Amino acid sequence: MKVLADENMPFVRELFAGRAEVITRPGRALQPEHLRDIDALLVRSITRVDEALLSEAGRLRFVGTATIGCDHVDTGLLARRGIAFASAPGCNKVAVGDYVLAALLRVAAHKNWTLADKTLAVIGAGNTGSEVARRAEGLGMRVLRCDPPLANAGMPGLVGYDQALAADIVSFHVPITHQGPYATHHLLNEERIDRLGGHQVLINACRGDVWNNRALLARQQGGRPLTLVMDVWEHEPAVLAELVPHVLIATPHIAGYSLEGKARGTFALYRALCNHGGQPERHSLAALLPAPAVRSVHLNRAPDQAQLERLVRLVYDIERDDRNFRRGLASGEPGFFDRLRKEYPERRELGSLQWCGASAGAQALGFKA
Ligand SMILES: NC(=O)c1ccc[n+]([C@@H]2O[C@H](COP(=O)([O-])OP(=O)(O)OC[C@H]3O[C@@H](n4cnc5c(N)ncnc54)[C@H](O)[C@@H]3O)[C@@H](O)[C@H]2O)c1
Ligand SMILES: O=C(O)[C@H](O)[C@H](O)COP(=O)(O)O
Repeated sequence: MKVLADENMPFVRELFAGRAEVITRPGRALQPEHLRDIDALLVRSITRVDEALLSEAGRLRFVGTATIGCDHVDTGLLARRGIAFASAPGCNKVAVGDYVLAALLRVAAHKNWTLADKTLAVIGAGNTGSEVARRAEGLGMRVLRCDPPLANAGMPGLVGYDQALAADIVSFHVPITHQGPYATHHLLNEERIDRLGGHQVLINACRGDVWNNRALLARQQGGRPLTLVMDVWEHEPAVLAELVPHVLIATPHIAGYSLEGKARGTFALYRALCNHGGQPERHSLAALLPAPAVRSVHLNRAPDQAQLERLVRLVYDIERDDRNFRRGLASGEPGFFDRLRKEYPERRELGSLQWCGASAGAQALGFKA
């Protein structure tokens, strides 16, 4: 079996060794002729899997994406051509939770806020939204969940979009969809942006096109700018450069980029391909991961908000990602966005750090107790 995988897919060679010949290529540069003799294609979100890419893929029987979002894959086309498909639901939800927790603590320091006094709304209460809600509740925040598709399916306790948009902090966790009653393209449009108060904080760690970036820029250039955290951008990898100076934390679509999250993504595809071929699994996810640099800390008392920010930074420094992003943009290097993602340094999840001693509340915040 011949497997073609995105070059940015850790552990793919280790997992498939002895079972398949693995070829890796840059995901944005895949061409139809690269798929001529390929049996299984493993991609990330930057590869559009469509009619054009598959035009010469006569042998292809399996496509997998090591991501949560599937908007880059024409799944209808795969079904019509009898090509099996797998994604990796939830693989990097913990990493997104870590990212938003780090962002919340940074925002709080910047605005001199006590987070426990604030309300956070998640738009989209699925895997990543629920992880973020859990962390915010761990911080003592009041949390609102807005998810009309789940509300329609009968889930209790959800709020409407208008109520959610009135929260102090609004964090978006929806898939990008263009049609239907719950379409999310420009869910945050000019009209909604205009209605927001100047004290509010918006976080986007889902898909760039969910926010109208030009309308946001107009708002930021007016009298009452919002506090923005942006991991994803409309028209990625192109970024509306004028918007960046008006964004408190700006990163290149790396919210989900923990080593554990990427490993879970690759492993989900390994498992799906084993299943597809009726073969037993020979590897375990835990065995793939190296020991973290810092395994435990001893706490004599529960950390306050500032101490918690330091503990988070010990594992994940969101300001480093923000600095690298601004440097890359300022350098004028055309491919800086993809380069930062490709060369992203090893980042462990907060759960790799155990709190010993005063460990109450550690788990709700994502750490190990
Ligand atoms: N920045 C990153 O690195 C990163 C990482 C992981 C996922 N993502 C993106 O985040 C998205 C969400 O991930 P997930 O794992 O939480 O997905 P999920 O499918 O578990 O949850 C998405 C939720 O959004 C809800 N939803 C759909 N339309 C809605 C609307 N109009 N208003 C409110 N809610 C709506 C759905 O009902 C669902 O519960 C993914 O599709 C992916 O695009 C980004
Ligand atoms: O949808 C996802 O899982 C995330 O957006 C993921 O982190 C995207 O990363 P990429 O596939 O672009 O490397």
